[in-house]
Amino acid sequence: MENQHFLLIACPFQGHLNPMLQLAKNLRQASAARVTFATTVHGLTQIKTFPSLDGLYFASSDGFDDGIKQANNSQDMLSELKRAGSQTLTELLMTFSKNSHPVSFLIYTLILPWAADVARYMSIPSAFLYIQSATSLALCYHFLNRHGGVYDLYNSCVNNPPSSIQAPGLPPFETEDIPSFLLPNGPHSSLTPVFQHHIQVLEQEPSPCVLLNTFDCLEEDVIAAIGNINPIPIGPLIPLALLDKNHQSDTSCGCDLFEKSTEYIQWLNSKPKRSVIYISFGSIAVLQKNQMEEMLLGLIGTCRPFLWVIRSSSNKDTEFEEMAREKVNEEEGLIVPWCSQMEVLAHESIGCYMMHCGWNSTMESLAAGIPVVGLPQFADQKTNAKMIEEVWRNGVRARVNEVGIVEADEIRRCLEVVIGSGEGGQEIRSNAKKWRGLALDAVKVGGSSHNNLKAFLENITTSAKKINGVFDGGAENKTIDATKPNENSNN
Ligand SMILES: O=c1ccn([C@@H]2O[C@H](COP(=O)(O)OP(=O)(O)O[C@H]3O[C@H](CO)[C@@H](O)[C@H](O)[C@H]3O)[C@@H](O)[C@H]2O)c(=O)[nH]1
Repeated sequence: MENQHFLLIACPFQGHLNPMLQLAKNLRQASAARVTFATTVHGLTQIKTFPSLDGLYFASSDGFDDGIKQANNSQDMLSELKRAGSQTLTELLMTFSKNSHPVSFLIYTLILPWAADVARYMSIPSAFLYIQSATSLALCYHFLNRHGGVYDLYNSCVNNPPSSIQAPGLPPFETEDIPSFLLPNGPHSSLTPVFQHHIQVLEQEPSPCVLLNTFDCLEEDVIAAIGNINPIPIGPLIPLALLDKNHQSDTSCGCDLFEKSTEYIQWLNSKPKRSVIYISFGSIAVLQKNQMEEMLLGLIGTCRPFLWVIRSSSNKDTEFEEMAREKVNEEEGLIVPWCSQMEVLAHESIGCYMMHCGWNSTMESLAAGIPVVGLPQFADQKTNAKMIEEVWRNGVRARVNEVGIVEADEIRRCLEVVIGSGEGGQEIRSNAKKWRGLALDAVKVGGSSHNNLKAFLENITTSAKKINGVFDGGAENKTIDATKPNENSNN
């Protein structure tokens, strides 16, 4: 592994950076390889705290480097990201090659399928780190692949879409529980071509490889059913020390794009075991003001302490926050702009987590053994909420009313189930505990995810030996139009 150099590239979103940075640490721990992590120029300036990673950080352009120039719409943003990103990724790879540290393997994540095109053109093998569930990947794959994918069929009957989808290894999915970026005319349909491109580059690869932030026994059937693109579960991508107190080596988790509070651990220390409701909706979702008000009423109605992350990035939130602070005294409910979520979930005072069901938060709650109440918003969140309630059974999903709002009574009912004496709560809490044990088993030495990462690394070494010589300077002798990686691709 000494001669290997991994370049890991991610978009500067919190939910993308965290699992990729953990993978960077795991690769460093599992091998003597050089690992370089890259994100966009502007993204790099937004990171408030980095993990303790003794690798290098590099920046690549997204076309909006000063953070001032804005895209007119998401399509413009994505095409500029592809144009500028392909060009600067090519330059980065060439620079490493000239500096005697040629990149031998590229790992890219969501929204960057063109990175695989650049790598293939430069004869550098690559893998896709899929940072959502295997279930989400399977739905994407069965929807978008060119051989029998259901997207075209679906698209052709957009005014009367099928009410459910049946994908191999999965229970039937109602339309509304499919990731929103797969739905034609849905709110995130501008992302559908990007996911199509992801599937297309995998289909073009002679030996495709998708690393997954999940673990074998959580999504066994569905992983087996997407064998064609070689899915390799290596998760949860969370520091082992936070899952298991016997491992003190590394407790830093991802990075922070938001300023963290400091007072919450002391506040949690003052609360009884398993008494606190933790609430957070990830790094992107902005809830409507009336939804926040219903949540506040529901929380007050439980008469239990709560820790609520309300990001200060939205003015709407600031207005609500002032009102909430007037209604609740800090002993009962603490509102913070950001926290170290994994540290909170690992705290013994936490009894349940009310969340949006983003995949990182879903994995983190499973790994911490904390039962959940899901209020999914968009993207893959409804897919995850369905799996939580119906398959993994470690939580419940709150039901929305006719205008899409979860009312205070429903919030109180759900919280009473997972943290109180509501029906079915015992089973949910014991399932949450079971998944914690299984997640830990997967990542410890000899566990399935640990072994999968080891086998992945061994495979790279073997392949590199077979094609010895390709890594040395292959990139330097070519001139390409990096803005058009598809046209340049070998296939
Ligand atoms: O106060 C906080 C709140 C969150 N987090 C972390 O932020 C990350 C949030 O990630 P995630 O739960 O996946 O939510 P989003 O940031 O909303 O993630 C986006 O990206 C994910 C991966 O593609 C998708 O699954 C989600 O639906 C999408 O909204 C997690 O690691 C949390 O631990 C903190 O550290 N502190």
